[in-house]
Amino acid sequence: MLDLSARTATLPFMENTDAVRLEAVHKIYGRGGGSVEALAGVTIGFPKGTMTAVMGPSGSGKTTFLHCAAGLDRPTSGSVTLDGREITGMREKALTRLRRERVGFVFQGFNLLPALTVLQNITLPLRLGGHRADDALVASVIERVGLAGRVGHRPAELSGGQQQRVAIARALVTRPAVIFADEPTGALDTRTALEVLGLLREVVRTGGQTIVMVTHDPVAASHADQVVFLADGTLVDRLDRPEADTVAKRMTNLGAWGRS
Ligand SMILES: Nc1ncnc2c1ncn2[C@@H]1O[C@H](COP(=O)(O)OP(=O)(O)OP(=O)(O)O)[C@@H](O)[C@H]1O
Repeated sequence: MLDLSARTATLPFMENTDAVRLEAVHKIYGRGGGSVEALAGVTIGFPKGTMTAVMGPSGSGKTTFLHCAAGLDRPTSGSVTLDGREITGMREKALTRLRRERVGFVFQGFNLLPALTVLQNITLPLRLGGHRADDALVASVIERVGLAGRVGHRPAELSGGQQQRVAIARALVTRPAVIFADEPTGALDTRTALEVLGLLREVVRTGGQTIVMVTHDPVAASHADQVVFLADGTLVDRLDRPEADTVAKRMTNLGAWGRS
């Protein structure tokens, strides 16, 4: 197991082990007096084959961070390296292709297409990328997320947990280097959330994928190898091998749920 505690963001010889790396990333929305600095100089690397939870109070910059790291939004300054490629200066077309082929996304609201079957939803990224679906790979992904008996169903015929499994399968089908998850368990009950977190953990363990997950939930965060905490657009803290209680205390200290 990779010892995250022995690693610092500044060790240059470790950089090639990072699936994603942000260097001095600033993001400013708007101009002049009404501008908001959502990210105020963030430097961090996410080592390959690890799962990281990103936490912080509302408005601390988590979504902005995820969007900049995933190439969905461009930083105002600083650089982002994704799967070994510097993406901040990349043209839109190349960036779209990199995202489609090397990045998977899992969202709170599942974001499945209601008119498509489970199988069609899962294979959509391949078809959008102009690739023929590799039947054996698709079958193994479906098996892995436990949806073998459901491939002909539409999303509305599935439970929330099953819909999130479809979204995870869709994220896995291109064999991405990194999966970005935004509150992946936010719409699920506790038991289903634990199943989905177990599945994400398994993806990291067996597939070597890297997961970066924004969450408000200390229990969800405790499934990660590390938790990083954002406050006012800055990384302020980090926990390795986090436990839910410790995560909850740090969040309270950051004022996330008000002080008692
Ligand atoms: N498109 C935008 N235009 C202007 N300001 C924005 C925009 N998006 C976000 N912000 C501001 O940037 C800051 C960070 O927002 P962000 O959504 O990244 O925070 P967050 O930690 O994800 O919040 P939450 O937990 O409430 O979703 C906030 O002050 C927010 O109001």
